[in-house]
Amino acid sequence: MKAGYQELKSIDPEEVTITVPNIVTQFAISTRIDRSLQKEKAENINRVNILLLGGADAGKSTIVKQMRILHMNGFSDYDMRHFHKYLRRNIFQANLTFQIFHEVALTLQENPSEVHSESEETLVSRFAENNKWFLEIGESQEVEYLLDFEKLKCVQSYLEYFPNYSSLPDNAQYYIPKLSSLLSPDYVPTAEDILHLRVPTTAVHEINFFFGPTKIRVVDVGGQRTYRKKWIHCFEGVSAVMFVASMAAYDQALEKVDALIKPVMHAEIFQILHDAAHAKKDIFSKKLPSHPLDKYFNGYYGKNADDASEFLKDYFLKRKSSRDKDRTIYSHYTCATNTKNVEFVFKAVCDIILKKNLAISGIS
Ligand SMILES: Nc1nc2c(ncn2[C@@H]2O[C@H](COP(=O)(O)OP(=O)(O)OP(=O)(O)O)[C@@H](O)[C@H]2O)c(=O)[nH]1
Ligand SMILES: [Mg+2]
Repeated sequence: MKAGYQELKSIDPEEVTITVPNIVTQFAISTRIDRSLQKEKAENINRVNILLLGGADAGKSTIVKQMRILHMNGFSDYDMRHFHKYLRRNIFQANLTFQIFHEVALTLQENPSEVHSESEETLVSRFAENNKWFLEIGESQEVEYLLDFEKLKCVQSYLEYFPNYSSLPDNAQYYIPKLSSLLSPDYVPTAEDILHLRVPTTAVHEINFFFGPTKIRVVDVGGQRTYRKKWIHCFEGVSAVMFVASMAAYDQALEKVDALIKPVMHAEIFQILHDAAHAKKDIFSKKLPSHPLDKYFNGYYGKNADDASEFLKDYFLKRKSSRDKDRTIYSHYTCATNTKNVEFVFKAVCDIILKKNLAISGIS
């Protein structure tokens, strides 16, 4: 810095000649700048950058997978192999399936009238034990035990009767009936299997694609508490922040419901919210008959699934600060594993953003 100043000082001003472009060149430069600004403006009108935020397990990455199915030719062979590895892990990881069956067995033991034969009883008591025996057997035997247990009549009717028993992971209902095919080593997963796969996001991921003439960028982040600190680095150039909340989590302990919406209780996040996607509406409506909403929320007096959905949406929007009360946050009920439904919601979100882009550019 100092050396540069010394150098400048040593220049004789008499010797400096500044070339001023003639009027024609100046005009050409100015036109070029104007054109490039206009081009940039036109490109910005057709550009949509969506940032997905939300608690863990809410459905953000599932929406991204749907974008790949809808707009990026789905999954490559490489992706499929990658997902297959995770699929087997999803079933075996931390003995997840054992844990699910363990819970089922414990409940069946509390309701012995559901268990009809001696062979059923033997397997139920086996699964009701802790997992020590299960950890000591090989994978092929594990598979045999799991399939035998899943086939039991009492287990099947239990799973049907409690389609979404709170302690089961949300994808259990999808995977358990398909267990025998999924566990076969040469099974090739389908796009639907992959949509139901649970792989927590641990880094910031983005996808870029064209939706007609519109250039779309979707950024997906991890929703677990430790990853929320990284959200702040993702806001640049974002046209819309979509908050994804799981409707299916309503019957978890109230603290957990609050944990799901806690991130938006930070005023900064709510102020930039554009959309709220209330995901897992399929699980939500299936759960309601056996887990009525009024058991979990004071002040709910609705009668059906529509009333209950409205109530949850309002519960979420109540977090808006008074400063923010006149700003619209667009709400969408979604089933993130349903491609058609996500397509519909995504189109609605893009339409709104594109209209806003036009308004900002002053063209509309
Ligand atoms: N039935 C059903 N399952 C859903 C829905 N949305 C997501 N899931 C399932 O819920 C699980 C979690 O979904 P993810 O998309 O991984 O959740 P996430 O918000 O990305 O979670 P993090 O990466 O941990 O922040 C997966 O097993 C999905 O298949 C839905 O609307 N309906
Ligand atoms: Mg994710």
